[in-house]
Amino acid sequence: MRPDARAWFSGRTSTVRSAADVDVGALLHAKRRGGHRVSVVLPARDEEATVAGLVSDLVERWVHRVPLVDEVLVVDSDSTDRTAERARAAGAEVVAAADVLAAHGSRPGKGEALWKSLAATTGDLLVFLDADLLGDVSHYVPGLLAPLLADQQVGYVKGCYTRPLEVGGHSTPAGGGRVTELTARPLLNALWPELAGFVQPLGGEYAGRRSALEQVPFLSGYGVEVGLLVDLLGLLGLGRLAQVDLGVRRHTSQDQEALGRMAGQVVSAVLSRSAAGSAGAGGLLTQFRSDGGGFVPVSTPVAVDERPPMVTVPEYRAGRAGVV
Ligand SMILES: O=c1ccn([C@@H]2O[C@H](COP(=O)(O)OP(=O)(O)O)[C@@H](O)[C@H]2O)c(=O)[nH]1
Ligand SMILES: O=C(O)[C@@H](COP(=O)(O)O)O[C@H]1O[C@H](CO)[C@@H](O)[C@H](O)[C@H]1O
Repeated sequence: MRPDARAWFSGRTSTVRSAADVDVGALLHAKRRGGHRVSVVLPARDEEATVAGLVSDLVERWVHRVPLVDEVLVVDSDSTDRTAERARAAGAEVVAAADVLAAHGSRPGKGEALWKSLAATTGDLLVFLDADLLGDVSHYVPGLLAPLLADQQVGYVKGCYTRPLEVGGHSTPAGGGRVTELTARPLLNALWPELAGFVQPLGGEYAGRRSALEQVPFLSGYGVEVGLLVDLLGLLGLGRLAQVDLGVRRHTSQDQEALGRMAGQVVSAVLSRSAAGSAGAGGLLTQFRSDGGGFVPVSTPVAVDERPPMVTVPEYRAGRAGVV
């Protein structure tokens, strides 16, 4: 690791691996002293199996029992199951991504849901959690908020963790984060070595100041995390980024073909931010399925599609944004 990345890794990595590591009094004091309002956002597409447990635990612990969180929003990202119904019953506010800033249309993808969440929330501090997390993650929100509440200079915090791999009901203690290890990390180390200290650059759990998040574009699909990391590096500088070791992260994993498409979006995102640029890039990923009688090509668009910084949206600036 380069000296700047190593210094960052040593100086800007904190640890909150369980509720025992959370200093609730200090967090509440810092929140009150700073006059902060906290929004937690869960982007969710077809997460009926997990979203309600996550939301009910979050609401009970960090809204009702300890007033650390002011708003819990599930952004329903074109779900076809009972995600919205179950999230609402568990105590979350729920909006359909398509309903937010409807005049700007609706695009598929996780990043689209996250971009629209900026217009559907009111907190100056935002925390993002995937809606397919498994196990006890109740310390994630305070862990992610702590660096922001402790240091006004910190603008963005990524969670990091070990990542068991659970595919088809079989679990191994490591091996998760396949796109991270096989695509994102090698690319980031090659193109932005100052980011080499981030343990989980693609992790879906992170927090930031609205004043920063509203200044950068949001890639519409799975390129959103790598896009935010590179763009916020440019906006804030490495010294204003941080990470927190949250212990272990378990989630429902996708199959290799799906992760291949995710990797394609991550590569497109990286190319769009690198000097190589994406000019001439086909923007199409062709994978192959074997049907026993030969190979069947399956092509998927992975070209970059992004939304502009939210501050450029007139309805947002006028304060009229939200569900229309
Ligand atoms: O079009 C999409 C795709 C994903 N997601 C959500 O984004 C999070 C991460 O997505 P996924 O679980 O598919 O990625 P993985 O964790 O497998 O990398 C989950 O809460 C998904 O429900 C979303 O809101 N819209
Ligand atoms: O980190 C990764 O390699 C991928 C896939 O993780 P797994 O191999 O399914 O554990 O998961 C992340 O990547 C996505 C793209 O950035 C994020 O949107 C997900 O939240 C995150 O789980």
